[in-house]
Amino acid sequence: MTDPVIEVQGLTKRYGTLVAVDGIDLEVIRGEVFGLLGPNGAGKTTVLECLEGIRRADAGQIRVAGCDPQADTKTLRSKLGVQLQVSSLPDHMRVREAVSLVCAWHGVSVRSGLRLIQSLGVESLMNRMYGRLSTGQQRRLHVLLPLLVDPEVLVLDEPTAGLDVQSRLELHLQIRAAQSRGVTVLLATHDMAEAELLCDRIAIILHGKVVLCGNPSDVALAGSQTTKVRIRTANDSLLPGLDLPGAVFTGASYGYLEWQSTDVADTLIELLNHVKGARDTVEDLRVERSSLEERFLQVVEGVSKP
Ligand SMILES: Nc1ncnc2c1ncn2[C@@H]1O[C@H](COP(=O)(O)OP(=O)(O)OP(=O)(O)O)[C@@H](O)[C@H]1O
Repeated sequence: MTDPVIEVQGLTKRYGTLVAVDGIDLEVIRGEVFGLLGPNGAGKTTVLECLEGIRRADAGQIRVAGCDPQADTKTLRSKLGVQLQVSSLPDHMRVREAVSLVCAWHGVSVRSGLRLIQSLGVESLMNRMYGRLSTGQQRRLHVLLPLLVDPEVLVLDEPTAGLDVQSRLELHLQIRAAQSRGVTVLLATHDMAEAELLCDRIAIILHGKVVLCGNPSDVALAGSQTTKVRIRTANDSLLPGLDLPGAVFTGASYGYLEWQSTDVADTLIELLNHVKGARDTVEDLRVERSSLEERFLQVVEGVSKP
């Protein structure tokens, strides 16, 4: 690995007797989109807040773009863009004024900020008052404002929560565009599909510890020995529970029969021979490895040890 932009070693944060973050190590490489996943209360926001300098860690070392978030606050401010999990602006502030405020805070010229925001697709909202924006529009604004300063590192806490499908896709494009400009992105999300699509690497956090880390598809497949085979035929000629080589029948639903297979080729050959022998036709056939969501649930529910 080369050029880490975020380096975290042994990060620990307690709230009273509760250990919210328990000795986390993380490394985010320049230019990657890195996702933090975990159930509610796992410690994701606390990690992000320590990186942003909003919270002081009880132990551990943190470097963000070469800065110690507690000691180098001014330098970090010019390098870091942040979208907090809960953000708000005064109801009567216009979007244009919010843009000016963020530019002034970061020492960026308002003209260049306005130019950038036009390219981010919210120019139609510029004269609207914050309090009159829909929840989704407010959320989009809070993700786009930190992009105004073209930060070296962008930290997003559940950026697409509550957004409709189109807004979510648009934001994904903005995040990808930021990445292609060289911005390193660290985001917390509950959306597994988003993590699979958007993130180069992810870490699953559980009870304040990183329990799995890697490329989303590697994480999804880790520990999974089987492949799901699902089939639906026109005449329902296949019998539920049919014995297939290398496979265990796992159920029937919505016209589909499903097996977990450890030898997909043998299972499929036999399955299709059955269909042909009964002069039936295949309406749908799906061969699926374990999804990130399935793997996440296994880890979180302790079904399989990480
Ligand atoms: N200011 C605080 N004071 C006391 N406890 C806190 C505080 N902030 C968070 N916690 C606790 O620390 C733990 C981690 O919280 P955190 O918000 O970091 O989790 P999270 O993974 O971001 O959760 P979510 O997905 O629900 O946002 C939780 O048990 C939470 O109740």
